[in-house]
Amino acid sequence: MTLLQPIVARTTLPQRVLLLENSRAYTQAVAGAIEQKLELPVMVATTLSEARALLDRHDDWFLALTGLVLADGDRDEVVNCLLERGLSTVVVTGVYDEDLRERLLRRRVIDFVLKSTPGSLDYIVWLVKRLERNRRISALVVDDSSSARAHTASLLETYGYRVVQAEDGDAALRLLEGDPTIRLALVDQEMPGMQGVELTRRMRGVRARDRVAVIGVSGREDAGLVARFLKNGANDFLRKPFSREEFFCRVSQNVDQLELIGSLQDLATRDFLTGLPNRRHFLEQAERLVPELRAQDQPLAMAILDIDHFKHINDGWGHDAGDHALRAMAGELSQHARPQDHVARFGGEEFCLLVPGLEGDALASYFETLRQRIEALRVRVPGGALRMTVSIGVRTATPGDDLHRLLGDADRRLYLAKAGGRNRVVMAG
Ligand SMILES: Nc1nc2c(ncn2[C@@H]2O[C@H](COP(=O)(O)OP(=O)(O)OP(=O)(O)O)[C@@H](O)[C@H]2O)c(=O)[nH]1
Repeated sequence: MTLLQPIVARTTLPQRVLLLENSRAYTQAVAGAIEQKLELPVMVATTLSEARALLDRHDDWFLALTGLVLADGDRDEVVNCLLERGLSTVVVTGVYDEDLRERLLRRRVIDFVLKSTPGSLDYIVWLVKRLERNRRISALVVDDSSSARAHTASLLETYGYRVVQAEDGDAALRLLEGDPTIRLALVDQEMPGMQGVELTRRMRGVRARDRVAVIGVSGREDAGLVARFLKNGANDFLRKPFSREEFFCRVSQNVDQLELIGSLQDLATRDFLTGLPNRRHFLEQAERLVPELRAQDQPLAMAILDIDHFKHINDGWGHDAGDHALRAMAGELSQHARPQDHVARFGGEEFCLLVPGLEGDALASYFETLRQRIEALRVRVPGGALRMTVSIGVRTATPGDDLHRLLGDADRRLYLAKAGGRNRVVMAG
């Protein structure tokens, strides 16, 4: 089924956050904010021995947030305990000490956050969210120097990104073409053959600015270079040498922006209740796809599906249960649809399906199976399990058909299915 690719998709990566801190008021504020805003499970320890016991008991840790003042361990013991277990660690402390901060950052502590800074709680929530999401993002590092590549890759890995590396422009383009999870690229300018600016320009032919953030990198004192990178499609520029913190801020800002654009695109193209593409998006896609598929001489079917007596479901079970039913219907449709099919919520209790490549008995069986799946569905709602049926009108495309005609005829057949007693598929008439 074709859906817009979400920037982040939840997978079964470890989710548990350890909060190691002796102040109860502070732990409550931080744990509450992370659990509410990010829906991540937080476990609190107020001493190092409690923390050790928790770490031994569970093996699905994603991150540790730790203070430095604990009753049973000094600063180094606390940090060592977490880093030795390979835990991604953020220090959150009231202790302002620049030497300590630099020493900890050199030891792969992800960040050093001062509790007393205004907005520090918001920053922590943002940081945890960023680190959680980074794990689903691939970053491409392009540099002909293997040591420079390894350095950038290790910085990115510290912040949770998956990293892929390329030693020249051609390899980078091949990787970008083959891997849709690449959302970030760090491109060095000084490379033999294709230089960074040229590579950036060619990368834009593969993936647009709102899909991959390209950051140009160079140590050259060339006043025009930044502008050349930006004019050729880079989102940003980093001058070498950069500090680890500057690197993280730049990279995060660019990935944040990409996600923001993704959310706005989602708002415009997805149905809020079910997450399916909305009517407008479906029609835009179909306007393009119908002539394309017809030109390839592929069989094509347009179907409109409408839940039967949906008003009774709302009246009998309540509007929230009706919403559950709509989501369940969307889930069933999504599972039934093949990768090449296009599903949308058309509005209310009406859905739409564009199915290429099937005809005759195979097509009839496709829709009949779908009808049966919906009929067999039990939607668990407060007070029991509700059931529903669906009527489906299908129109197969013939030469000369346009989208308007396909939709009009599918809708007319849907009406025939309703008039004929509902819970049926009508493919003719
Ligand atoms: N819960 C819920 N109900 C909705 C939503 N959108 C539309 N509806 C309801 O869907 C119902 C559609 O009712 P009708 O168009 O009369 O059709 P029906 O009851 O499904 O009957 P037939 O289509 O003739 O089988 C109305 O009661 C709407 O209020 C929604 O997002 N959530």
